[in-house]
Amino acid sequence: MKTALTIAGSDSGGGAGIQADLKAFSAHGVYGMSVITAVTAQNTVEVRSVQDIETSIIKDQIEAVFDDIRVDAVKIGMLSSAKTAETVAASLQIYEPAIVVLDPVMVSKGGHHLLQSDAISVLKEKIIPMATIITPNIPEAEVLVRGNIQSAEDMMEACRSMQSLGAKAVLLKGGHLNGEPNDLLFDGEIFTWINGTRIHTKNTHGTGCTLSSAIAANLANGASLIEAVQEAKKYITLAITHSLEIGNGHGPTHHFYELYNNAKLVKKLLVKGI
Ligand SMILES: Nc1ncnc2c1ncn2[C@@H]1O[C@H](COP(=O)(O)OP(=O)(O)OP(=O)(O)O)[C@@H](O)[C@H]1O
Ligand SMILES: Cc1ncc(COP(=O)(O)O)c(N)n1
Repeated sequence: MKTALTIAGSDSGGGAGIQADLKAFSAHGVYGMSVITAVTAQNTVEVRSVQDIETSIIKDQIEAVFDDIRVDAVKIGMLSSAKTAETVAASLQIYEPAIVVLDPVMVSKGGHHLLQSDAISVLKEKIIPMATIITPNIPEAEVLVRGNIQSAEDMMEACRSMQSLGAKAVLLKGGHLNGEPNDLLFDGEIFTWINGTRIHTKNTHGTGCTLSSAIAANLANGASLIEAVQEAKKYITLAITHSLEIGNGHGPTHHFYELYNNAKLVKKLLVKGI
């Protein structure tokens, strides 16, 4: 069985962060592990408080996993502070994981800052250069490139600029722009649009976490970059389509294990002519 490690924050409400990541890994048949960077007291409405985990324990968690278990892919989410980002960068440099999917989480759906502003430079200088792929949404990309992104051309320019920070590839998510949620993949040479259809629901808590974890799981399972992203887009679309009316705010997406795995099984059987 392939494995994936998420390095991210805990969401007590279960819709985003570590909890979403582990659900997505399981749904893809990947064994999930976690390094918790921060604990958030959060529900579908708001983030009430955040406690950063001590950096020594973050380092210990990373070492405990890597010293014992093969890690096929790493997904990084909420890093919270500059010192946490520094610690994660230093620890990962020792193990040099082959696949690193970075979701540069900055602000929650409810508007709570999940990354302190002095951590941005650490993200840019130390974490992004380790990444196989980074998956910013539009506001996150605007912070990383210090510019406005409104059009398809702006998205292409921003991808180029973020890729030059050292990531192998960039998936710029278009969900925050008007119109269809079309994402743009840039691998340093080729641009590929990963088109979507907007689902009209307020229940999109944890969509970014889920998409990046699905990409990590697909890469761990041996998919190429483009296959991993295309399959993850199908997965998140399904998860939003079946999102849950839980809580009073932005409800979580549904990790539709049965439907997703059955769909894959049906496809396999069809290919085999059974
Ligand atoms: N209403 C929607 N319908 C269909 N797809 C959507 C919708 N909203 C977002 N998406 C898609 O979901 C994926 C996650 O993108 P999104 O922009 O929501 O990430 P995010 O803002 O980082 O998420 P979060 O911060 O909630 O974790 C992208 O592929 C995006 O295009
Ligand atoms: C621990 C944690 N990580 C990431 C997010 C982003 O998700 P969203 O933008 O849907 O609130 C979050 N809210 N909490």
